Amino acid sequence: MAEQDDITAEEARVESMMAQSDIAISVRGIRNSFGDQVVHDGLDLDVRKGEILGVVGGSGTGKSVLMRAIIGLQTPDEGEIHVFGESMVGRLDDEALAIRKRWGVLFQGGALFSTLTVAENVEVPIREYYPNIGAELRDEIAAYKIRMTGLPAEAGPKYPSELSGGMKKRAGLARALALDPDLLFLDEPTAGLDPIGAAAFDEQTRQLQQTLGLTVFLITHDLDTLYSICDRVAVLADKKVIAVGTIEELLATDHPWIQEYFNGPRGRAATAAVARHHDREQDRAAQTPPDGRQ
Ligand SMILES: Nc1ncnc2c1ncn2[C@@H]1O[C@H](COP(=O)(O)OP(=O)(O)OP(=O)(O)O)[C@@H](O)[C@H]1O
Repeated sequence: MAEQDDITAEEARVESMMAQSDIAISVRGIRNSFGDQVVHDGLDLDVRKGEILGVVGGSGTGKSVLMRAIIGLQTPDEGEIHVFGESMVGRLDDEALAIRKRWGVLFQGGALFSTLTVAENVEVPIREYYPNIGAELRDEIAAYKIRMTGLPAEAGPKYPSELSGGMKKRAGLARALALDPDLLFLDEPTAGLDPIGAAAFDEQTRQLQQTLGLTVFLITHDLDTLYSICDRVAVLADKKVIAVGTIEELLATDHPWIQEYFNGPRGRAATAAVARHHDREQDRAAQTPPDGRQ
């Protein structure tokens, strides 16, 4: 009997380790507050490796504060945060630094340094984390990252004030990709972009995520982004993550905010637009001969 217990315990341990290895970010029991204002209380969330997780919630529910807590810019009052299995809260040692190098962040609005060119902005994290890399290699890496995000090479020597909103976001994305991250944080990447620019940015995010095998934590208010590129969506309300799943799974819950958000007029319009897009894609695939010739 004791032997049976040992086997079961060992199986449980292996199962838990396997489950952990699928998780890029694990947040448990987080509490964040500013004075009397409690933003999060007992918040839990898992982000799976290789997924694009959309994070939604009403204004002020603490989406950005959650992101800032995960990347170490805000110290929670309580709770645990693990990134790639490493505990992160309050850690400044070498192991934590090694994890920090594995993520890139695109803050709201791009957050570019206005006195630096696009290329110099992209080089900031390289200078910070790899000071021994010479100027020539740094320039090459920056040029490569700039091209990767769909910006023309001529954007490199430009200053942020000379760029459109969409170009600024791409420059911020190039900087977030500077260190070849495994994990990408995007805070409202399509806010302020026109619908065509927003769709192009979403497409770029999806392509980069697939080719580079990224895990993406994506805060957004943009229903089109949720429908078109997010694998799962986490909903913040009442100081917690109240639900996480595919949009179909969320629609099956009866939380009023979720129903209002996805089933309100804008949600229905986004569903219809995505369905039309899928139909067009299927028609196109049906008209393409199997050898791929048009
Ligand atoms: N540094 C700070 N000092 C005091 N209060 C803060 C600070 N940062 C955030 N807050 C408060 O925490 C709450 C959550 O802010 P946060 O920016 O995370 O919301 P959000 O969900 O990202 O909102 P939005 O969708 O409008 O961007 C807000 O009430 C905000 O005023």
